[in-house]
Formats: sequence, C-alpha cells, structure tokens
Amino acid sequence: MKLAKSSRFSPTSGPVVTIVLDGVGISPREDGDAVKAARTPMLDKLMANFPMTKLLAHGKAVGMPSDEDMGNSEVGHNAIGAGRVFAQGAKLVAESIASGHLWQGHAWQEVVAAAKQGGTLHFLGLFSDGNVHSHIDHLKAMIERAKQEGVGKVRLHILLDGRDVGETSALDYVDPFEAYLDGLRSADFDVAVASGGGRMKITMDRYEADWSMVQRGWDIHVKGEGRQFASAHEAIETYRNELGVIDQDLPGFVIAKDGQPLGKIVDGDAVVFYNFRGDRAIEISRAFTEETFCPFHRGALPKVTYAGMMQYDGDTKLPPRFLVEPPAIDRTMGEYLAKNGVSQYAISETQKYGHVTYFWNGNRSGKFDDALETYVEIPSDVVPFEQRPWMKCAEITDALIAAIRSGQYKYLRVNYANGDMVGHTGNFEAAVTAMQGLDLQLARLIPVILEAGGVALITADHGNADEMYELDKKGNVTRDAEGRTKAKTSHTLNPVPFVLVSGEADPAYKLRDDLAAPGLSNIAATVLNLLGYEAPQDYDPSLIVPA
Ligand SMILES: O=C(O)[C@@H](CO)OP(=O)(O)O
Ligand SMILES: [Mn+2]
Ligand SMILES: [Mn+2]
Repeated sequence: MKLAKSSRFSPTSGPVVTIVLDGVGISPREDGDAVKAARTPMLDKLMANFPMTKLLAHGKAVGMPSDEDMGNSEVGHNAIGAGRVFAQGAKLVAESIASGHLWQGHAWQEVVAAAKQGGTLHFLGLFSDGNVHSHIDHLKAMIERAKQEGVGKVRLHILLDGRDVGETSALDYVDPFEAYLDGLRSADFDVAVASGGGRMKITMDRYEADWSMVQRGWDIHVKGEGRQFASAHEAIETYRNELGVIDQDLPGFVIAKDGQPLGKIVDGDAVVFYNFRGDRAIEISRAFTEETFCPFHRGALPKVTYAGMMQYDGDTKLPPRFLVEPPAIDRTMGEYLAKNGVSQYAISETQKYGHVTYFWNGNRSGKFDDALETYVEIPSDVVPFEQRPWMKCAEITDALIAAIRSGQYKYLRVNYANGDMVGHTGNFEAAVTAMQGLDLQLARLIPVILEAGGVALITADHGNADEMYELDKKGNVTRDAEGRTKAKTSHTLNPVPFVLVSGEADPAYKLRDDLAAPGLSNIAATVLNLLGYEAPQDYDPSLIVPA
C-alpha cells in the first residue's frame, strides 16, 4: 500500500486538517435555514475569501439507492474516508431481498429453523422508511417470507423514528402496518406488535453515550417489563397527550393482553435486528450476543438465535450472524496514511466519535497503527441538545489546538456535532445558537492551523441545520392557516460546503472547475495530494490541480 510521491504537488509545510461540520448543508432558501440565520462572521469570511465549492452529499453520490435519499453520517463519512463510493446498506439489503439472496444465506436459514422448532421469531428495529438505519419494506419482506417458510409466530418490536422522517409521523406508519398485519394473520400465522418506543429513549444509543437507553430497551423488548398498552396506537396517543413529546422521544411501551406481555424474548426464540446501519445497532447486538456483559444488569441471557441485518463492526465481527454482507470498504485514506508513515489525529465528542474513527475507516473500530494514530473522544453531555447547543465544540477545539501546536501530527480530522445533533431537535433558535458557537471555534482554530503552516478543509457530511422547517413537494416551506411552520428534524438533500483554507499568498494548487458533480468521495484524493502523494488510481479524482 505504498503511495507514490507526487511530482505535481509538494507536501504542505504544516498539517492538513479536515473539519467536518456535521449537518451543515447549503440550502437554496433563506426560510428556515439556521446556517444562514446565524451570525457566523468567521465562516462567512472563509467562504468569501478562500477557494470554495459545493459537494454532493446525498443519494447516489454517497451510495444510496436513489437521489431521493438524503445523506447521513455513515454514508458521508464512509465516502470521505474511502475516497470512493460503495453501494451502502440501504441498497445492498434491497438488492439482496430483490434477488432472493438474503433467503439463501445461512443466517436467514438458521433464524427460520429456530423459529420452526417452536421458537418465536422477533424483528426489532427502526420503524420507518427513512432509509438511514432501516427501511420498513425490508421488515415487511422478511415477515412475508417467514410466513411463506412456515414460521408460526412473529413478534415485532418497533422503534419509532421522527428523526429521519416527520417528527410526529409514527401513526402514519403504525396504522397502515396494523392493517397489513391483519391481512397476514391466519390460523397458523400469529403476528403482532409486542413492544416499542422512541429511538432516542430506548435501544438505539451509540458509541456508549448512554447505556441506560439500551437497558430500557432490553427490559421492554426482552423482559416485557414496562408500561402496558393494548396497542402501539394507544401507547403513542397516550404518551403524546401526557408528555407532548415528538416521536423520537416517546417512552418505551409493552403490548399486553390481560396483563401478559405479547412477546417477551425467551430461550429458543430467534431475533433479527433489522437495521442495516451499525452505530446504533452495536450496543443492543452486544447485549444479545456477549456471554459476559458488564454495561448493565441484563438478568438471565435468553438463548436465542440472533442475527443482525449486517455485520456492524468488521474488526470485532459483531454480530457473528448477519443476513447481508456489509459493503466491502477497503484501502481507506486512514489505512494508506498509516502504511505510509503519516501521523494522524482524530477527534470528536462521544455522539460523533465513531464517525471520525469507525465510519471514516470503513466501519472498523480499531486503529491501523497504534504508534502513528491518536483518537480522542470528548465525553458528550447526556442532555437534550437544544438545552446545550454549544455541546462540546469548545473542549474539542482546545484539544485540537493543542494537538496542532504539538507538531506531532501531519494529518488531523475533527467532527463538530452541533449542526446535526441540534438540527435533529427541530428547534430553530437552538440550531442558530449551535452555529454561532461553532463559528467562535472556527475563529480560534483556523489561525492556529495557518500559524503552523497548515491547510484546513472545511466541509460537512450532509445537511440538517440548513433546513429546520418542513417543505412541501415543490420545496417551499409549509405553513398552516396561521402561517406557522412545522419543525423538520431530519437531514436534507442539500450539498455541503468545501472550503480550502491556506495561509500561502500564492498556493501551488487551485480548485478544479471541470468536475461535473463533485461529491464527498473526492475529498480523500485531495487530502493525499495536499500531503504530497498521488492518490490511488481508483480513488475518485482530487478537487485540486496544480495552479
Ligand atoms: O442520529 C442518527 O442516527 C442519524 C439520523 O438517523 O444522524 P447522523 O447520520 O448524522 O448520525
Ligand atoms: Mn452526520
Ligand atoms: Mn444526523
């Protein structure tokens, strides 16, 4: 994996620093755009005075099935880190179902075999068509196939979304789904929703930010311990009336009849976790598969046949049984740099820590070279982020500045979570504050990079804070009769900025203007060029050419 020294580009004298402003896209509108509404003198100055372009960060440009699919952190950081576009989970699973490949795999057959020996088949996962972590069509295909193959009993554990889809859209999914199940149910096919809850309250924690979420999910899904309701519809309506929270924050619920939970998970059952994306699937998968397990008190571990939709971690091989092969992301920029002796530093706060390490490195949790790489995680607050929109951006900047000044690292990367995590709350004012907090940090960071003779690449993995109001099909902000907007919590389809900041009066390179539709996958080759290397042949082209 030796990289050729470039004859066209000499290495920058100082470090190259990639700054990912998570969830900061460029919207064509002003209305509802917290990025534009924020007072960000530093970012404005950088965008006005340095070479800048827009990069595609959604749809096919990042390996999603269609250009109607918004981007997300996984596919965005995969593309940035790997310098190429790989067909992603959403696409691979849909193809595997369409071709029938999924049903032929060992994992599916073992799951079905367990269920046919008298166990219940449980499906657990994010219940929407957001296509970021899962898709409801995949769930339906598996339920129908299970029935066809003679499975007698199926239970569903549904995590309500409201983060990749409308913030209060849960019943738009649940009601038609109940009707769909009514149509499938028969004397020898018993299928029902057994438990559920909001995705930010139970089960789908990531990067060990808050294991208590997973514990709550475990108690609800596995032990059937939690507040009981007759149906998911009733649970959603009741909690909405009582708490006034949006879907992602609805508490967990257990569906019960005569006080008996409909679908506890017990010895002999099979469990399919049907999310294809890994970050929020790893902790629950560990709880189901690790013999010794410390993060919370699980009680007796039921002996189940557990399968993930994909293998979520290529290093730890978690989970061991999975339905669809994950994208084979190889030879990432991080691996090339490690194998060519380039020292690297990666930093974020907990919520995005895995994005700049695990996703960046092609869904591998380990390092390529312990001696050459430093990964730093600043612990995130465990609070609703609209209450702390600055999150840990100042602490991240403190550490990053120290790392740059140490002179130890030639390539550094950082993810600032603010635009995204606060964008997901749907709170416009908080998102504006998030952007302003971020701008203060850029004003501290950029001069330090330039003093060190370095270059900063400012970009993002997808949009979010750039669209805080729901849009209609034509792309206009929707307003009700009183002129009120509806909060939008999901990512956007907008492109993201790419700003190339250097202190040189006359850099020996310039941005290319001949690439038809540059995207996130063009960043890696650019970084390698700035470090004085030619990118591997099959990497997507660099964004720079000699001046
Ligand atoms: O919070 C998450 O899991 C996703 C949205 O589903 O956001 P991101 O891709 O930015 O991590
Ligand atoms: Mn993101
Ligand atoms: Mn997000």
